[in-house]
Amino acid sequence: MSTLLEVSDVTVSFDGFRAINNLSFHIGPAEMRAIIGPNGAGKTTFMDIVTGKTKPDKGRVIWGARRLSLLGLSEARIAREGIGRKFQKPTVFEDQSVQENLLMALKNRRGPLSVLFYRPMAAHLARVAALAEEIGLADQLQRKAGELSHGQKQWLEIGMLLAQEPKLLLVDEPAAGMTPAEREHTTNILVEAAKTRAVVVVEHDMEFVRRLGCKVTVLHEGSVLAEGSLDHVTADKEVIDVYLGR
Ligand SMILES: Nc1ncnc2c1ncn2[C@@H]1O[C@H](COP(=O)(O)OP(=O)(O)OP(=O)(O)O)[C@@H](O)[C@H]1O
Repeated sequence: MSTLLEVSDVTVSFDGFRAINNLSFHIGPAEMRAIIGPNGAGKTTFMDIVTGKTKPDKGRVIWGARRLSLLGLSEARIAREGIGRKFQKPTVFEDQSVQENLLMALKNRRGPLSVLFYRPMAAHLARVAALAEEIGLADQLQRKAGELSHGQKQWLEIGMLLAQEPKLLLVDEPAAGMTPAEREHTTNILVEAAKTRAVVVVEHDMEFVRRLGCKVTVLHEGSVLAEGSLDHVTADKEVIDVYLGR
């Protein structure tokens, strides 16, 4: 299988403390992956490295078929290469409608000059309608984002990221604060998205991870402790010890 993102032997220290320690990770172009691990395992730092927010002390981060090194690139450039990140807290424009939020995300994709002369065209409205359908907000297009439930805001933000057509989507704890029904819908959105792109989900909720039905990477002390199906990793003695704090 071809590789979209290849992280090799990456180490990051903060004041001498190794938050990431010889970490290697790779993911294919249409793959879902869950990353789990106890608090402080390095999950956020890992995403910070991939998005260019944190520069590693050593190692390689290679992107795409052209095997581009992401290490020298700015966060903005990495985003333009097709890496989108969804933070835990939704950051939608509350005073704008769902449709306006999605349109804004679409026009962001088209660069600063086109934003100046932007008029929504039929094609954009059709794309927004398709995105709204994908995230389950087709009947909410005219509602102000600020009136949506927490779960709906999260879906809107996922939709805004999908509008930019990322090749890799990094999602931080999507299930946090959601009702069971919202979690189920979120699973469906992510599973659908991973059919055409890579999706990496960092999540503490094991039931949510189980429903994603994907390969799981367990991080511990900045390294990969185990990798495989959820059943495989949760049966691993080292993983059990780490989670039980032994
Ligand atoms: N900027 C920083 N300066 C100093 N230490 C840091 C910094 N960022 C992270 N760390 C430390 O690096 C380790 C890994 O942190 P990180 O946030 O990546 O873990 P995590 O797996 O995301 O944890 P959680 O599940 O609690 O979000 C922790 O011990 C953290 O305190």
